[in-house]
Amino acid sequence: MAQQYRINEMFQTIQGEGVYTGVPAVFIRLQGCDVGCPWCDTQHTWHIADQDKTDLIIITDKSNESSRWAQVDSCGIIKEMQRLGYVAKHVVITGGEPCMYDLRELTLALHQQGYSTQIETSGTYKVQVADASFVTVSPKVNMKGGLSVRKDALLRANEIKHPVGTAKDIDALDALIQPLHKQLQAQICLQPISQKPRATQLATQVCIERNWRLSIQTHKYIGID
Ligand SMILES: C[S@@+](CC[C@H](N)C(=O)[O-])C[C@H]1O[C@@H](n2cnc3c(N)ncnc32)[C@H](O)[C@@H]1O
Ligand SMILES: Nc1nc2[nH]cc(C(=O)O)c2c(=O)[nH]1
Ligand code: SF4
Ligand SMILES: [Mg+2]
Repeated sequence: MAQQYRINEMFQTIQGEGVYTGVPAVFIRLQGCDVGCPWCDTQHTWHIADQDKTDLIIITDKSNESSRWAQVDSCGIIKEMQRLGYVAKHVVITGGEPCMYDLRELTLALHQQGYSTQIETSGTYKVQVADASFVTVSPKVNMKGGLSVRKDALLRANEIKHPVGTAKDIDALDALIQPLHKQLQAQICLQPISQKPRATQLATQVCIERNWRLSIQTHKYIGID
């Protein structure tokens, strides 16, 4: 049987974060996450409840956030993207935690159709994607779910987009990357948590000092999804 994916949302927008900021993209948001970040902005994707299962057309029609999801394979996803007439050629697979799923079938099928793909992951699960996928790891340290960031995920990352609230978050990032610094290929970005002014100020200052990139959630400033 083809690999099945639980889809919480699918929509066309502008990538608001990281090195692809400004690029038009189709977002595929998968259901399920047990990492438990207290400040997570997509908590409606955490739980997978049978009673929330619905049809894909209901999911792609919905305009409000909900915990509903539809189970689809990669062919069904691509057919729905074509039916909706999406024009973006970049596809961002996020969640929830998308690496709870084996994403190889989906990413390879999208590449075959001429799309580029990007994965947004916490780095707490094995990253199973096509070689050509761009992987954004946003490390989650000491969260409620008790999961650890995997070394193999950090080494696969093309971008490490670290959430920053206070100076402790910079220390946690240093502890993660310093042992790997010779092997890492990723661009490091700092992303202020929840647009907090102090977090934004800290992230900006550290990016200047360290020659890192600042990632602000631009979609939230302009009021788009
Ligand atoms: C909602 S998560 C989903 C993908 C994956 N679970 C992860 O954490 O990377 C997508 C991105 O949003 C970031 N994020 C979530 N809530 C945020 C918040 N309140 N402020 C800033 N970034 C946030 C995450 O760190 C991650 O980079
Ligand atoms: N516009 C926009 N850009 C994003 N980049 C990462 C997002 C995510 O939730 O993974 C996101 C999102 O939700 N919206
Ligand atoms: S890992 Fe991602 S989806 Fe899961 S709780 Fe943290 S920010 Fe939210
Ligand atoms: Mg988001």
